[in-house]
Amino acid sequence: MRAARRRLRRFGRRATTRAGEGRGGRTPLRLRERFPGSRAGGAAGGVPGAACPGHGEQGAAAAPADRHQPQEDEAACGARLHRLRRLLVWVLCGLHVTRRDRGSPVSIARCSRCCRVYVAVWGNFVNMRSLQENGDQKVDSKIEEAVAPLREKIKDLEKSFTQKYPPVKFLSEKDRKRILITGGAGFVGSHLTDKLMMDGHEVTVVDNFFTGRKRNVEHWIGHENFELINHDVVEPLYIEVDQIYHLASPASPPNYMYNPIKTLKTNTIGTLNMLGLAKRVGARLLLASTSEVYGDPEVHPQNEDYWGHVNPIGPRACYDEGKRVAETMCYAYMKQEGVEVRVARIFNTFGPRMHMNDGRVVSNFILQALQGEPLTVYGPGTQTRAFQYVSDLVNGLVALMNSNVSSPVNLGNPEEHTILEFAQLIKKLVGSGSEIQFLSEAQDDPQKRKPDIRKAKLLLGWEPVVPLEEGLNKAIHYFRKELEYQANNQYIPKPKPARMKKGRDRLWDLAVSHSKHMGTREGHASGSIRDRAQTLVVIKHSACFTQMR
Ligand SMILES: O=c1ccn([C@@H]2O[C@H](COP(=O)(O)OP(=O)(O)O[C@H]3OC[C@@H](O)[C@H](O)[C@H]3O)[C@@H](O)[C@H]2O)c(=O)[nH]1
Repeated sequence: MRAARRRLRRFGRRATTRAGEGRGGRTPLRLRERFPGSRAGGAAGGVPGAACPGHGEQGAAAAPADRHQPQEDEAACGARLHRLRRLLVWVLCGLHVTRRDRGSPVSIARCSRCCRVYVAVWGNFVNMRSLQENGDQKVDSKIEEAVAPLREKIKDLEKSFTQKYPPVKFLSEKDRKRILITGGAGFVGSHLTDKLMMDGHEVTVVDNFFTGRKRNVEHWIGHENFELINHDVVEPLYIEVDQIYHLASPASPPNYMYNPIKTLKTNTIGTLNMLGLAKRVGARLLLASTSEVYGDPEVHPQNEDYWGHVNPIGPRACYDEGKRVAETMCYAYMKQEGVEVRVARIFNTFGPRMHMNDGRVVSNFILQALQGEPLTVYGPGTQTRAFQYVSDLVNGLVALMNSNVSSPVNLGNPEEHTILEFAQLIKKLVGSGSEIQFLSEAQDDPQKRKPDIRKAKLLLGWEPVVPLEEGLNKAIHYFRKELEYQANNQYIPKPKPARMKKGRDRLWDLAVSHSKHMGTREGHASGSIRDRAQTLVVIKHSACFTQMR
């Protein structure tokens, strides 16, 4: 017993834990030395406290020495561990009873034999637990190692599935408009969609996908401000909108000549339907009219007061007269029904998203130059055009829609070139060695065209800003990519012929162009009457033809 006391005194002198220094209590330090991992002083009720083996030495050393300190550590350890330690101390107390000493936590702490037993039993238990925990940690880290790459893969997958949209402005309810764009999946319509979406408006695109493509607007699909409807404007449409950009109509000569009746229906019945919608919901309507209302002009450059020179029964009449009557309808609705209308007379426009089979001169020349084929100039190439880049047009359309100008406005780039000059420029920009091939002149082809844009400048503050070469380089880049894409799929389409040859019937030209469009050999459409009949059967059964009826 004396030896035990001596040992206790030595412990007291050596004890220098920070908790002990801070509080100056000696007994608790001694008890902690004797019961490794225990909290000095024990729990209320005379049971010495013990640090959870899982909490290790730090918990014990930093624990307050006051025996009446709340038992946060025990609580954290869990009731089971606490009971176990109490049981051990209780057993030791029972064993320790001597003649002078009744066996208490303090008395067993002073007894070297009890201390040895306590240390052996509790120490083994602590070791076992820490071994088990180390094992658990090792298994956990192994699992973590195996799972980490999977987690990365899931993140990547989530990223690829999460649709990233181009940045969109936030507009207040007051400024945000519900806008309908008919033909919004087409070449011009899709660029207009981009602008209005990015400006923060709610855009509904209506398209029958005759010349439009879902691909042109796919980057907006799923966006809360965007809606895509597969609908033909020849049928009525009932939606709620504030503004209507009415662009629906084939615009390239081979496309609008493909089915003149359908072109007429789209521009007449389609425009009537959209004006009816505008009247019903009180929306403002902008009609995408055309420089073709001037026909083969006798006034140069063409200003908005010029009435035009159109052959009403020629191959272009379905489009030219269709747009002229569409303008007439707009002003009838404005005067009779009070519908707010805007009319844009759009001159030749080019840029990315033109269809590979569009057939207009820009896409034809670029594709021919890129593929090393002859550039097909119709006639001597002295006819002139002025080409604007699509972003300039889109800015003009939006400016006109939001202006108070209800009379027609020309939108075009006044930089005029002959078609031959244009062919040479494209050859140079592409760096192509293609020849220039002169073919027979197209019927009723306008010989001169150049917009007078003084009205747009004055009333809209608009004028084109993209230089021709810069725009052409962008278009060349786009078509080069398209060719690469198609080459990877083993299919390179040939440009569609863009003219109506004199002396041939419409169905024959249709058959030739369609056989090319369907990727069949050119020879299939030429030669015998039997071949020709077969081609016409193919056309009749194609989805395209059905859609156009
Ligand atoms: O391969 C070709 C294609 C066209 N051309 C010529 O290039 C000129 C422009 O022809 P396009 O087919 O591009 O366009 P067009 O000017 O005839 O009609 C266009 O006018 C304005 C718009 O509203 C329409 O996009 C479209 O009708 C025409 O003189 C045409 O004969 C060629 O010399 N070779």
